[in-house]
Amino acid sequence: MALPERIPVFFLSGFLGSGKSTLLNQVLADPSFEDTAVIINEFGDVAIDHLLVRQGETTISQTSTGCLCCSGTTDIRATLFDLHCAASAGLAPAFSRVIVEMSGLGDPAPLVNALMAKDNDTQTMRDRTVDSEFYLAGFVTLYDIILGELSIERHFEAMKQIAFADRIVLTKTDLAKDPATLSDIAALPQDLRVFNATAAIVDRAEADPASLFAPRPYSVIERGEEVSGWLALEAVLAAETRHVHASNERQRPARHGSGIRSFSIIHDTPMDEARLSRFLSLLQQSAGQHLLRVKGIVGLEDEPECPRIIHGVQHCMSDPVRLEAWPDGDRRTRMVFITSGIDPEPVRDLFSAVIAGTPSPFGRLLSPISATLAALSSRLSSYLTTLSRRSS
Ligand SMILES: Nc1nc2c(ncn2[C@@H]2O[C@H](COP(=O)(O)OP(=O)(O)OP(=O)(O)O)[C@@H](O)[C@H]2O)c(=O)[nH]1
Repeated sequence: MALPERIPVFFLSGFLGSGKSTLLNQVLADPSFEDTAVIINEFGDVAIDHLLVRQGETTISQTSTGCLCCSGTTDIRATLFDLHCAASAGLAPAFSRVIVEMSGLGDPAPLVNALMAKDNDTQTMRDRTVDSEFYLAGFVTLYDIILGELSIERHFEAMKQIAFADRIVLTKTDLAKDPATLSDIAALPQDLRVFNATAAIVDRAEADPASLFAPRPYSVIERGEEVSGWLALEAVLAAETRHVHASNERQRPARHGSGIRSFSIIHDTPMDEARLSRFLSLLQQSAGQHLLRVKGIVGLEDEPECPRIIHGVQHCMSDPVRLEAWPDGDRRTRMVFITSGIDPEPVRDLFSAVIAGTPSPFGRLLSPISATLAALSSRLSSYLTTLSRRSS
């Protein structure tokens, strides 16, 4: 089938921490992807991902932080329009493809709906430009073989991301070393067929970026009846949002479970490395499965010029990665947490007690410091127990 003479747009999705930025970096390192514009969307109030994706000649657009799927169809179209205008005016490099890295919690339906051709009569000039310049050319979803099953069980978005894909990439296969897990991996493509009968499924170790992001017409019909149903629903929701609540952001449908929170900790001065790992390990122990994702860039006392990147995905915490230099002028530690059912306060209290040594409400009553930490950690656990009792 002949492809449109327009710029192909690819969605790169996958649940929190499944490896989207890692794959994107691999793709952008390939010289044939030099003329790629990247749009990064994060679920959170402090953006980190753009610091972790190679810059080079690539035009990287961040969407306003906040989830694209929650902001209606307009944000992605506005970002594409801005990219087009900047390149046409010579203010940004010309590009021949766009990759949109979705938030790990992103619901694909509104984004795919946003790139479906619209009724010309109701369109603004911006919408007409987007439709005449861009088309949806592929939907790549990453599936973390360690945590993917649990994510699909607990989060509807994770299942939808698989269902919308026309390419599924199995990530972290290198972590599955024992023979039992290896046989599980062999069965995975079959298990994923329950959610997606037709997508090509490849191991990340063997995935070829050129073929993952080769333009093709993205077919909704091939994705199955459920996907068509979600898109039909989305079209109704989008029309309703446009017509009835055009000026009222709060009326937009809530996409994520009410317990999903994102918050950040920003710290001005370099930290003691041992204290940082103590904080992260106490947080993991007490928050458990409620800590969906933590990532950040942190400054350390021993080597303030060389920050570390930290990554935690549910119960898996990776070793910090050392950078040779800060990627931007901001040398503050910035950490983002995405949680299910945890408020920021107990996490911030724990951080203050471990890192900054700031007396917390508990710290004033308890000493020595180890008792304070134990109390904060147990406060976080009991808070979560109360929450889960309340919700059951
Ligand atoms: N061993 C292994 N680790 C991986 C692989 N892919 C990603 N990681 C690690 O998983 C962690 C999360 O990777 P990211 O690429 O940041 O994941 P992401 O999907 O972009 O994360 P969010 O944007 O927060 O949803 C990092 O510590 C990566 O180094 C893989 O194939 N194998």
